[in-house]
Amino acid sequence: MPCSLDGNSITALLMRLLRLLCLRVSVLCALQINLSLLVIISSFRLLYVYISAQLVLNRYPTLIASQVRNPAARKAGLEVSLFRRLSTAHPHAVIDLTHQYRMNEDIMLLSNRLIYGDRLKCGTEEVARRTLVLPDGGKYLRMMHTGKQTCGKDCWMDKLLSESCKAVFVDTDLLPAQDTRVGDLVQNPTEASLVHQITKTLLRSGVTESQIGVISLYRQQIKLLSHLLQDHKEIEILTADRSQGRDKECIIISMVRSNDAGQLGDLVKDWRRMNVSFTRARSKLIIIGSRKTLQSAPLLSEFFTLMHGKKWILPLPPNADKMHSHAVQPIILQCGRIPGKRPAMKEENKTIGKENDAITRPIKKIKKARTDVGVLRGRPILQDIMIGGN
Ligand SMILES: Nc1ncnc2c1ncn2[C@@H]1O[C@H](COP(=O)(O)OP(=O)(O)OP(=O)(O)O)[C@@H](O)[C@H]1O
Repeated sequence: MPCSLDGNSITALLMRLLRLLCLRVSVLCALQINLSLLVIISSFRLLYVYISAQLVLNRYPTLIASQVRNPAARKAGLEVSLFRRLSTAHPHAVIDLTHQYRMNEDIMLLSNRLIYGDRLKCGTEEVARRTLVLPDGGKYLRMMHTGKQTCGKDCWMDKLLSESCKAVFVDTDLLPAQDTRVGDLVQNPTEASLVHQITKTLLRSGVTESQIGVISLYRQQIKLLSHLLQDHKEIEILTADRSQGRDKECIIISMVRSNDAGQLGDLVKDWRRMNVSFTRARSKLIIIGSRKTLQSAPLLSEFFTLMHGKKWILPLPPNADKMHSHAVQPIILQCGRIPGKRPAMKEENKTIGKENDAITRPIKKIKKARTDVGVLRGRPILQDIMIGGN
């Protein structure tokens, strides 16, 4: 992300000298423990911290600010960081670092247009072209659709997981996907189920758990998602605040808010949180939500104009959540294994199968003959014949 610091070269030189001095004195200290030296070191370090603090105060004016919970402190203006105040008062002393090495150019475009005024650039061509390639080459997707007529020719899951789809809004407006309440908390079970199905399909296509991150602004939705994905401990399921500083190859965001009254709440309107959520993915960003409900927020209305212009909105058909529900069922291997990382045996597989496996078949229970009773008792050869015959 662009970050800013004072470019004054004299001060920078002074800092460098101080740092060197601190290092020298630290080495001396390691050799010869001396109380007076320690005092000198502490003084230098304090001076260094003091000068640094004046130069690099808050590198992230466009990310989530520290929360000031005390209402009086908030009212007194403590929520506005010192950096924000200084950079507003002295714009000439601020330099933007514009190169980023995380997002491909499609994902970067979102925050670039919405927040950074097109100043961001991809650090390298490789970063710009980054894409999520399914390790099995789409084999699982093809197999998943064999004999299934429900999706039709243009299956939404195929489109979503294609390499060219790098930033996408998955629109649930045609589905019964309303948000619901648990006490004061908001959740969206249909969105959670869609996230579950997409995640499973990614995993069965060979994407690893550690490459996937799921974000929601709502704690109750995080709880729901954590329950559905409980067998995949390496998938990080995070609030926007917790996702700050993290990145993943593929990020799935569940926006949750979907209702006829157009109620949004404050979280969705918080552009810093939205910016953080939109900038966590390296190769693929999937945002799931209700366009009708969300587009009333000013930042998101711009977002939808951009996504629409780019043809990056994927409207789900009315029964989309039922089309791939089999993707979340356990399956077992009968024929060849699909290439890609083989996940560890998980709770859901204990009964019958393994991830990445092909065709479901009933499990035949093997009955073990009792060889320790009746005429078989004490006749090992007869016992062997009986066991072999099972
Ligand atoms: N010079 C570089 N070359 C290659 N990759 C880089 C370089 N600098 C940073 N990255 C990668 O870019 C990503 C973002 O870097 P970093 O975490 O430093 O950014 P940030 O500004 O702290 O981001 P944020 O605060 O938004 O999480 C990381 O995945 C990091 O590995």
